[in-house]
Amino acid sequence: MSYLAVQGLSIQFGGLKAVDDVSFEVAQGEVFTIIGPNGAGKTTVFNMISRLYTPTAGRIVFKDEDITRLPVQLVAARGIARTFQNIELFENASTLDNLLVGRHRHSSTSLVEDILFSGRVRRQELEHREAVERVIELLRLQHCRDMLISGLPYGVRKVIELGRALAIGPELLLLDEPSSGLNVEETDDMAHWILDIRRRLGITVLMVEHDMSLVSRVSDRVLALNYGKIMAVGTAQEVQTHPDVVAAYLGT
Ligand SMILES: Nc1ncnc2c1ncn2[C@@H]1O[C@H](COP(=O)(O)OP(=O)(O)OP(=O)(O)O)[C@@H](O)[C@H]1O
Repeated sequence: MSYLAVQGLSIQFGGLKAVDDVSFEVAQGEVFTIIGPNGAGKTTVFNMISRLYTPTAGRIVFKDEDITRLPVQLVAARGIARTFQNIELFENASTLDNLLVGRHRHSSTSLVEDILFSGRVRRQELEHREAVERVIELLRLQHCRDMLISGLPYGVRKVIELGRALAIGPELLLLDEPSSGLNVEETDDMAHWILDIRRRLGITVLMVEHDMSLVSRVSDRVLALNYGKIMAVGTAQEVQTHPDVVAAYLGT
């Protein structure tokens, strides 16, 4: 049984085949990275796995369940969380509140239950708080726990965005360009967090990334896309030196 299997995945926007017959498998515990030039279809693959887009053809199977058409609100309940290329945090709320929002979105109690069974709700609230405090400790965010996002540097916000995805307790984490907008030192820290998350929490990571130093440092395997099609799959070294990949990046 494969952990995550993407089979013949395709999506078309008007006349454009943004992703064209893409198949790959990700093993449990692996850091698997998708690279490729701008417009290659990387984020679109993510958007299909996280169910923001429905494929035109193909299947996505996660732990033996076909999730190709799973309603988007059930994705987190299956243990899949994602971050976005552009940070999507609430600017005028604290770090703590942003992480709690990540949890509440996936809360299992309804409004009626909230009113009728306040004990259960209180227990769940406690669980949310404990989970969020664990993430704050793991990512060493204590210094900005109660600070508003709007006053925090970009590099810290990127780590909080990662924390918000972790707060829901995922087993598969989709990271869309975790290093975008970060300087060399912050990118180095991000590599550390990704490896730490995998090592300490056993989370499987599927990542889209441009920075090849980060890709080489954290990835077990790399897949290169171009014009929606797979060019190469292998180690970072193998893929980076593949003639089709070299040609695509040089624009030849
Ligand atoms: N909702 C959409 N409607 C129309 N076209 C889209 C849509 N989403 C993506 N595309 C197109 O699909 C192609 C692939 O886009 P995608 O964002 O997946 O590329 P990418 O590899 O992630 O690029 P980048 O590295 O620049 O983020 C592009 O040509 C893009 O314009």
